[in-house]
Amino acid sequence: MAPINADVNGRQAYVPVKESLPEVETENGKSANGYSYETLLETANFLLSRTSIRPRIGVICGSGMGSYWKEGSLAESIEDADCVPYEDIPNFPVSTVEGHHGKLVFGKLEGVPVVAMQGRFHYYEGYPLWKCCLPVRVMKLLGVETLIATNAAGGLNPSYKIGDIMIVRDHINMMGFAGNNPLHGPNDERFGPRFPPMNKAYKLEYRKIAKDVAKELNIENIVREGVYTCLGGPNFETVAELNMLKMVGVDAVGMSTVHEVITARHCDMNVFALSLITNECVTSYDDAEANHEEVLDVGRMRQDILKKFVSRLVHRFAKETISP
Ligand SMILES: O=P(O)(O)O[C@H]1O[C@H](CO)[C@@H](O)[C@H]1O
Ligand code: HPA
Repeated sequence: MAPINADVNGRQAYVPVKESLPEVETENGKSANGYSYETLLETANFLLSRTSIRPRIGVICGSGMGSYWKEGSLAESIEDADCVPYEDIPNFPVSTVEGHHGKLVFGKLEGVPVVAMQGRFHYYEGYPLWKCCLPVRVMKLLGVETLIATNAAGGLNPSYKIGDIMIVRDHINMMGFAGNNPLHGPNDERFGPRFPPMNKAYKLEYRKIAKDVAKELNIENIVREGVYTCLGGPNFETVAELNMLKMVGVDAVGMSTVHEVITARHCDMNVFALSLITNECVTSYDDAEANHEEVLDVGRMRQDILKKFVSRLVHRFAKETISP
């Protein structure tokens, strides 16, 4: 098998800068934060052997972007596609959420080589956070420079409407407050530093481009910018929890993305994220209850717009911000 740092299609894939740290043993004899760098290199090498696409942008398709259905989804519109089901990928988790498709799709969007995750991994499925984020590190090893993470979220900001698209400006890592972080455990400097900064997690230039693209597509009236938070799920929030989150400045609530973004920034990927507002957060005891079917219905309703939006973003990000 070709080594990962071979010059592939004239482009240098990711080159490790340091030797491996010794594995730190925990009480039960397993590495504390999951798979080693070398193990993930094996996964990346396997994937490189399954496709000639050398992706520069990675897209995580959330519940509002066709992780539950195929027809018309973003992943389906990828050209020259090579699909690899998660269960075929060494060391990869498999999606346990009913209806999730669970595959990596390599191909081209607006001429740009991409890899899309159709179906992500959630903490509530039983995976530790490092495992939910394992695909992000694999993307890095494949040569991906930019991550676009999409999610479905409840709108907490009272001015948001169902079907709005929120550009994520920042996040609050609620699970991190309780010490649960994908970077918890020994750090391997070949991925990134022990103490990564997070104040520029969501690239300003990308957020500006996204607002430009919203104007071009004439959807600026439904595009917002705000703060996302992730809770562990799987239950939707109580009224008291939502009132608390509102007070601390959260605009949209979900159960994903934050840990993926932390992992991507740790290994110095550029990050853009968006939330499709699929429901209003229920901040009164009299209102109807939140439900997953509504989340999926709104995703389907908005999929054409989201597809156009994300495809244009891929094109602009590649043209304006990624090395040739
Ligand atoms: O964040 P994504 O995967 O888009 O999905 C969101 O929608 C689901 C709840 O309806 C949860 O999985 C939540 O995280
Ligand atoms: O209201 C919500 N809360 C948490 N996660 C979600 N994902 C979609 N909607 C929601």
